[in-house]
Amino acid sequence: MLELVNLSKSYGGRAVLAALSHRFEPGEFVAIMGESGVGKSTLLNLIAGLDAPDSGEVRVDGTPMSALDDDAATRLRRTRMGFIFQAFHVLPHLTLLQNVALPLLLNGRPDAARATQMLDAVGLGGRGADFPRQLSGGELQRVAIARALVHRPALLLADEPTGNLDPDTAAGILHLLRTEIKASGAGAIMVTHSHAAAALADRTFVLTRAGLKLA
Ligand SMILES: Nc1ncnc2c1ncn2[C@@H]1O[C@H](COP(=O)(O)OP(=O)(O)OP(=O)(O)O)[C@@H](O)[C@H]1O
Repeated sequence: MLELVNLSKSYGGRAVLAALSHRFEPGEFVAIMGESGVGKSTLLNLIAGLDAPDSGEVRVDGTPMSALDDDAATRLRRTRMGFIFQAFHVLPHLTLLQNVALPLLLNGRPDAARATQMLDAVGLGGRGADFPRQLSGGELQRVAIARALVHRPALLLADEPTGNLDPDTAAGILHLLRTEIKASGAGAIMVTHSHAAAALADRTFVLTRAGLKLA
């Protein structure tokens, strides 16, 4: 479903990604590891359409993202993708339940029971009426995970999804993540420095200057 074709990206004249090509298998849970600064988050941002490549393209279901206008790209992201990014903070003026329910609402499929189920699944059952300011960093991360999965996206993009969590909670959350994507047949791309996290993926790739290589 997801294909990278000759993707290049430079910052300030310095090449971060150079003619990167890769095809992700549908329904595959992939971990991407690699040295700090090699371009893992940059790659995820390009896939998510949060940043544009200098050249090359990201194809989703055969369609180049660059061929979509803003509305169509937003619709594709909203319906087909889920995001767990450090920068995608939960919305402070919404309750936890409202935050988790938001993707369903935006997709015209409000479902409070499903949102409640996801909050329960990340260990925050009973706290749906709380506001984000009442939560720890790790708890907020769990809200972000529930929100990313609630609408059963076809593709989950996750940047260090368990970075703020203690090892036991991280393991529980990663199992949940795996269970959810496998139950819905979704693919997932997870950037991580954690070997324990990568061990839960179907395959692990290492990003180097030469591209994505199987670990
Ligand atoms: N918006 C930006 N402007 C300028 N340089 C950037 C920008 N985003 C990333 N970079 C640079 O691109 C390189 C790759 O950054 P990126 O965050 O993708 O690395 P990473 O592999 O995710 O690193 P880490 O494992 O430390 O999170 C870094 O040298 C970074 O400084």
